[in-house]
Amino acid sequence: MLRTDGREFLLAQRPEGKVYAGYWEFPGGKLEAGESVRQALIRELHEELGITVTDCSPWLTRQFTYPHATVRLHFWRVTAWSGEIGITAPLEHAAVDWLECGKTAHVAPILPANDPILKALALPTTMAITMGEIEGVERQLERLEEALDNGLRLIQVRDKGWPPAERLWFAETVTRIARQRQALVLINDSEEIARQVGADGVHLSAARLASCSSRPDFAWVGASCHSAAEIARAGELGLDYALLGPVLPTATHPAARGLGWEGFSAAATGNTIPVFALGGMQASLLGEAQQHGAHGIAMLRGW
Ligand SMILES: Nc1nc2c([nH]c(=O)n2[C@H]2C[C@H](O)[C@@H](COP(=O)(O)OP(=O)(O)OP(=O)(O)O)O2)c(=O)[nH]1
Repeated sequence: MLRTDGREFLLAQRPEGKVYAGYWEFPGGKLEAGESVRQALIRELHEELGITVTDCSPWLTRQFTYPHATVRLHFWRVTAWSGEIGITAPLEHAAVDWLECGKTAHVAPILPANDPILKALALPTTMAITMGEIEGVERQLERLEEALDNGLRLIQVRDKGWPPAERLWFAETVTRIARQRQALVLINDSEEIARQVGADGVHLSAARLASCSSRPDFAWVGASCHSAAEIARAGELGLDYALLGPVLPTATHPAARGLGWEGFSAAATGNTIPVFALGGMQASLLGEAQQHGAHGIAMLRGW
């Protein structure tokens, strides 16, 4: 459950008498026979917290083995509900609390299966991909400053065609201005540049993902994918996110047939890592992307 534009999320504490008593978890519970995940979510949050969910979307799926059981966890994002949150079923929770996404939790311990989910909550939902090569450096930096002022918090520096010195200078400049606003910067395909400029991580091309045998050593690592198989590969390597596209026709590839939302949803469903929709995106499509299982949207032009 998310509030304040997705900046805070709710955790609940497991009560005495349950396995993992005292541990904090996302409110929820087990599916009953014949129920969809959406139905179970709505029922559980009503039973446990006394609220009626009015807006929710699928997000991440994770299988985890505890000593007592192997669980398949479906994490959904709940962004709107009616009613006041309360502990209506004391046998389900001892306490509830709101936490800030991306900050060290002020409650402990949290169920161990949830660690990657907490990291995914720190990942902004809109990614800007640079295109200084096309737009020109000055205009691009001017737009980036503007977007950062308007809340942009995730940038992928692409611009692979420039000579090395120019690429390095641009990556360094973007990283510096992003730092001032606590925005994350990932460098496309160059671990060397990412290290040199002190970026937060690297973004791997699909080709690099295919040849990569282990996760590069950065705080954040993502990859470009075109299929469910490639997303699965990114998950196996322990990457933090995948971009999947093109979803809609784009100015860069106007003739390419996109996946469409159905194709996107089919490939992104059941994913263990956050997936961004790429191709023909603009800010107004974020909600639609999330309804189809996206973590967020990535854009070359629309940011
Ligand atoms: N609700 C919830 N469960 C989680 C999270 N993370 C996680 O590993 N789990 C595990 C713990 C439980 O084994 C299972 C959820 O089942 P549950 O809370 O309905 O039931 P339970 O195992 O505590 O036992 P019971 O209510 O059936 O008696 O999933 C989480 O964030 N929220």
